[in-house]
Amino acid sequence: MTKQNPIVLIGFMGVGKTSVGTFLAKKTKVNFCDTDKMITRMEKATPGEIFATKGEAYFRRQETHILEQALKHPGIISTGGGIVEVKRNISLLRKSQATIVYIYGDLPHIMKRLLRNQRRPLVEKSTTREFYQLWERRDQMYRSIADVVVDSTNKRNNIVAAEVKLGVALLERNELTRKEIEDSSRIMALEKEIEHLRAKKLNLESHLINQRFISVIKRGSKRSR
Ligand SMILES: Nc1ncnc2c1ncn2[C@@H]1O[C@H](COP(=O)(O)OP(=O)(O)OP(=O)(O)O)[C@@H](O)[C@H]1O
Ligand SMILES: O=C(O)C1=C[C@@H](O)[C@@H](O)[C@H](O)C1
Ligand SMILES: [Mg+2]
Repeated sequence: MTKQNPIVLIGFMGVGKTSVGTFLAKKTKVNFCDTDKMITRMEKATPGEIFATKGEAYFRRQETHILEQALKHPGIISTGGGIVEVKRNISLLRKSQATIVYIYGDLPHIMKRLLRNQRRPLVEKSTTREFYQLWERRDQMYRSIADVVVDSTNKRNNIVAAEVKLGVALLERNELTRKEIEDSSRIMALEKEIEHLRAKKLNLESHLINQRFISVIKRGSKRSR
């Protein structure tokens, strides 16, 4: 990981950009900037509150300004999920020397995290269908500007952070292509999925065995009465 060029984390809201960025910056001892947190500090209000009081357009202007400043310094930059909604942000990112990492997450996993944890403006005002369409549209946009794609599905933040770091290094050294890095990350996500499914299967089987066992004991005890 070159310390001179920033790494920019992009991806859908709730996928873990802030968590992964914080973790990786600490681990690699580089500067960390989170566009949502910077706006929150400047405005003394959360993105949700700014959306409600000053509107989305105002929020997006602040976001562009912060991105522009952040790209001038080395370190890790976590962006808001809507960073790709503004053309100027896309051209800033494309023109910059930064390595852009798309942290991919599939929608069911993202929804689980969002519903468990936080209130975000675009979640509250959308239907499930609209939310899915937003995710699908943005997925294409994130991919169109990403240098590296990491699949975060079913993975802990330390693993995602390690994959970000490795992916950037492998790309810089021309050891793997973007496609190969993405496929390797996807394979690891699928392996995790298989592990989860195996655990679920074992659980169901032991439940079934227990149930059978209990009913056999019950039958046995009735007969012996
Ligand atoms: N790998 C993970 N597994 C499970 N939960 C996670 C993981 N990473 C983050 N979370 C949880 O999901 C929520 C969203 O994470 P985070 O705020 O880092 O997302 P984000 O991508 O920065 O979202 P936004 O685009 O809205 O800023 C948090 O509450 C966090 O604790
Ligand atoms: O997906 C989005 O458009 C947003 C994501 C958050 O990170 C915040 O930047 C804000 O809530 C908007
Ligand atoms: Mg964030």
